[in-house]
Amino acid sequence: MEAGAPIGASPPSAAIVTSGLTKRFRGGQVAVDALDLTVPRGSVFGFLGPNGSGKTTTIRMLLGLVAPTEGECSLLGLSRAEALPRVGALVEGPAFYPYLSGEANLRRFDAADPTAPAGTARQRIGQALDRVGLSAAAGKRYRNYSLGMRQRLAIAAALLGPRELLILDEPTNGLDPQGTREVRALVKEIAAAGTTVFVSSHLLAEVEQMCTHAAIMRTGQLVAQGTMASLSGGRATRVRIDTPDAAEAARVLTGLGLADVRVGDDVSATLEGHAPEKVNAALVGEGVAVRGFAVVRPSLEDVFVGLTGEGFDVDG
Ligand SMILES: Nc1ncnc2c1ncn2[C@@H]1O[C@H](COP(=O)(O)OP(=O)(O)OP(=O)(O)O)[C@@H](O)[C@H]1O
Repeated sequence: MEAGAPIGASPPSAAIVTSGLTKRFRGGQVAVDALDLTVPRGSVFGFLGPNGSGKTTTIRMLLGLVAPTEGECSLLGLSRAEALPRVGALVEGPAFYPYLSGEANLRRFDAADPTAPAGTARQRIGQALDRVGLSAAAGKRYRNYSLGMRQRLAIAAALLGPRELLILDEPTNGLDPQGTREVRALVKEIAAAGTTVFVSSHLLAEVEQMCTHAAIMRTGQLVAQGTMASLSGGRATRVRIDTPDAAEAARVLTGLGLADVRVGDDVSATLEGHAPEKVNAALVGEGVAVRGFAVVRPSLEDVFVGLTGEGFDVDG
């Protein structure tokens, strides 16, 4: 696990690099504090932090919507002017007209973009609707869309034109469970088709489900970043056994060489590289009645709590 990316390094494979990126608001509040972030191309990168930890401010700096107080950021290794046409973004949902159809709303959006050639508008809009799965509902009025459809249309607006990078600020915020599922599935599809996705969230579980990489923010500072595996790699995978024969189970686990054997409501230990199926077979072979057997991988929440000594204010 790395606490920060090397400053100044800008590998060609990075979709986003920030170096010392800082925003101090008038009044002195530091919303983002010397952020060094490296987002690899091809990743679904979860930008995770409790409310108020500086995620939106960072995204606004990336997009040039607010100027950094100090530091730098680059998108796709290009100048901002070159990069922005290749970057789709959803920050504060776009305002759609309720009485217009999804397609007509996208037409208005597309027409407002001076870099989008008018001759190919129909094709662009069709493709964007197709990518978010709204082709069949293209003619339906926006006000009759479900919450999930509304958010998918907002993502379609960010996908007008070929995008190498998609930046989404809390795209599931305010959605119902069905809409949340739709948006999470869509993010995965977009990434599978080759677009790097940078997605902010205050929900640990969401980032765990959706992302290949994550950065964890706390009060404007980067706590950790890396692949999901590297983030949780510092903490061991445990087995958890539900059994009435706790003492015997603990003895077998210790005999196998598992470490940190604990007996409580259940019996648990760190796997230390043992295959779980072999551990289970050994327990059963020794006559332990195994009612339940679980392999517990460390969650991002464990990582966050381990690093900061704090929990999240909101959990998914
Ligand atoms: N324009 C501003 N002026 C002063 N302070 C601001 C401004 N915008 C944000 N802040 C403060 O900066 C801090 C970081 O806010 P930011 O919106 O970036 O966090 P966030 O992680 O995106 O949280 P949320 O999910 O609640 O938007 C907060 O304490 C916020 O109050």
